[in-house]
Amino acid sequence: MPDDFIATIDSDDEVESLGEPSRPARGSGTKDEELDPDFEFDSGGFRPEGLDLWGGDEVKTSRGAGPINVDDIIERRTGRPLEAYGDRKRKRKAVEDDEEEDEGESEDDDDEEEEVDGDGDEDDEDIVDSGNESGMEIDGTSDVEEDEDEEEDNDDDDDDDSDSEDEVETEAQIARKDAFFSKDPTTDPSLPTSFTAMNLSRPLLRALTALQLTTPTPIQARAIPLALLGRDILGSAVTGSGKTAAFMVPILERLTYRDRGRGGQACRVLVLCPTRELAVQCEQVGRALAEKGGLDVRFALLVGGLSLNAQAHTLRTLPDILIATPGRLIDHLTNTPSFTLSALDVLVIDEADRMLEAGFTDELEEIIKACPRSRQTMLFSATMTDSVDELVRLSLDRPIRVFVDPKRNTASGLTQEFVRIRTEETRSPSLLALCKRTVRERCIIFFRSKALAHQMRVVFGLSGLKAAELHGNLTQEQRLNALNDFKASKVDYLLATDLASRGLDIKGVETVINYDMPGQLAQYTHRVGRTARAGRKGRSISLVGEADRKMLKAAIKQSEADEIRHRIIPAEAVSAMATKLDGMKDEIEEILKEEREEKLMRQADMELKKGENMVEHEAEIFSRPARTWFQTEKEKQAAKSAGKDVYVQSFPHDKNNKDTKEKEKEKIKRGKYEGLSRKQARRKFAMEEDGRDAATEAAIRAAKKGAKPKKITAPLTGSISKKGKGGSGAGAGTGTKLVKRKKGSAFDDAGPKGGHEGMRAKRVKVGLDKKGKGGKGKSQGKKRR
Ligand SMILES: Nc1ncnc2c1ncn2[C@@H]1O[C@H](COP(=O)(O)OP(=O)(O)OP(=O)(O)O)[C@@H](O)[C@H]1O
Repeated sequence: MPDDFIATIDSDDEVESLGEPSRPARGSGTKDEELDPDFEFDSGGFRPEGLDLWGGDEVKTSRGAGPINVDDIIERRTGRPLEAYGDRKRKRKAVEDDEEEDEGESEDDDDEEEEVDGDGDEDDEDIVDSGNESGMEIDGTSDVEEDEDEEEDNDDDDDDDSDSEDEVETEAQIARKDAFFSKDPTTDPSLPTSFTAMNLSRPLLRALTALQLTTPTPIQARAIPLALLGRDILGSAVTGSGKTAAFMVPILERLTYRDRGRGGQACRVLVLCPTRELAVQCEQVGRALAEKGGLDVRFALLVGGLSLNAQAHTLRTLPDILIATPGRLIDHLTNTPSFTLSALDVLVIDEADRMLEAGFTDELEEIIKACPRSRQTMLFSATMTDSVDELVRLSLDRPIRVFVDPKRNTASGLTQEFVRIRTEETRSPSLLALCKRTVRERCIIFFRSKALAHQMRVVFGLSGLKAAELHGNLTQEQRLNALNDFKASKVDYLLATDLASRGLDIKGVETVINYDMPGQLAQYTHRVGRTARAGRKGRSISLVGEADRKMLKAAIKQSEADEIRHRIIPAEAVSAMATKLDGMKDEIEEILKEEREEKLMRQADMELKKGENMVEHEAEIFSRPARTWFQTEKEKQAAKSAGKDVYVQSFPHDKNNKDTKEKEKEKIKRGKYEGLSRKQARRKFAMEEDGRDAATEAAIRAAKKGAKPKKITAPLTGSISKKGKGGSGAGAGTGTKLVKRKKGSAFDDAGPKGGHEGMRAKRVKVGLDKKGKGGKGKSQGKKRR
């Protein structure tokens, strides 16, 4: 039995920090197949520090040599091309057909296929699939079964670490929530059963039909009417249930009636997403609806990887909808002189629970500060929190919880299978056995780290399995290629970190495998939610080791018993695979070494090219203003490691999981910026570190002020600005969200108390009603209960 060499990658200290690592100095974004084929990623002139030896952003793309493809190295060394399962099948069929015609023997070809596929014993029937009505039972008699009993008996007192999801709310918490949230008026049975019943405009109805979205999903039926009324919403429904359209449709509908006159043009909507891929996907949905409906709505995608200059240029044209990841958005807020969010009417935070986690906290705070208080805010996630403590930072105004079937956490078409991993050494052979024998295509496999995903890619390649990897250590081009190849079935497996766990809507994913269980139930829910989407069927298979027992229990607890299966991979298949893997060890080392060397060479080439560019374009490069960031480098690192810690904590057995004391030690002091407000600190930092003088600062401020669009919000009479910054609209909110009212937005349909549920949203002319003067517009400011 070999060591679990997958687990021996000690150098893997780069546990994937979830979500968007976008910082001004990083490059890239992505798109998928259906997107604009001209979409081009660009480093934006910045490169990260440090050298990544096997997939870092250093190996840049469009201008230099393409990224290194480890499959090429494998093919060169093995002398055998890697082919996707579908291609292999097609070829085999063609050969068989030929042979049938020739009435020849087929043995040779079968042998060939067996050789490519490994053992030649692949046979689905060998897999024992023990559906177990009573729930999860691993190997019939195991501890897990006992745990189940414990749970049923409520005798689980060793579980001091029970998930917060299971915590019983205190009366005080319930009372706080009652005070914070508005009652959901859509719980009555009169929900719209069609988009037409929502009184959407004809172009939008046309668009929905063209995209074959004929009947609203439950979250759409409940959220769209409320969103049209301008209410703040906290939306939650299972993965793949159409949450994107639930916010995109009302946004587009409301934009249809905006003012297009002079001063009416402004960035009115911001959709924040935690990852670039998700932002791109979200933009696609919006664009598709707008295009099919012939709507005159302009989008801007603000993610790392797109040229900063191109984005800045687009921003100057005041696009209606911004779809952004936090890092790149803040970069523009800080460095693009004329860009502000002061005219924002709607803020959507997709995967909002993720965005409220450590790692995004400072960025989110910075963005919220830049948005007017009078905006409408909508938060969506399949695992949405309604913890007031977390939400209070977002300055919501009597939000309505729209939680569809809160008891159901996973899609109804999902079957969840669990494989018991008795010793860690059998984990990778089990995965390989599973993929060689049963799961042959359309499968996403999640790993806890980038290095694991990469090393397994080499293992898969050597085993004749065609895989792509998707994680944050890749260039954007590699990320993009991976997604596209997987979508096009050019590869059978997508080996991913949690970067891909949220939101990605890839059609036809049949299986999700968890190589290891994530430590947070929400992560598990999102991972397995990449399959069984939009009413389709799908299967997840999780490899469960001893350390994953708690998560196993939580996953079972949140699921219906008939969705749970226990899968047994025959021991002989696992041990055959283990022997095989043992034999591959040296080859794996060699391949990784070759890859490292090739990268170093390309790195050297790039440095050379960079030097030449510096000489050639010195004047231009030095004439550009230095970009600034709202945090100091230390603060940035602290935020990054906080985000990472959230993730690493997920893996109790992970050696990267530092204990609290150590983490305390690592806390960064803010030093010379201590005591300053964030704004002051940011300015000081910008001026000190980037050599901006006071005149430049003043020019930027003046430019921003001058470029501010005319206000589209109307102050509510009697509204009190607790923060004392009233007047500008942006700051005129209330510090105490529960009692005081925000100013209304002309974007909202007013109507007494924001209208009634089921009531048609009145059409609003955005921008006509300025400074509360009413005028022709129907808009009378956003009134709230
Ligand atoms: N009304 C509808 N009818 C049929 N299909 C729909 C409808 N609305 C959305 N879909 C489809 O459902 C799929 C999933 O939608 P979407 O990605 O918005 O889900 P989600 O709820 O945001 O998932 P996740 O929680 O994973 O982010 C998409 O392919 C979308 O086209």
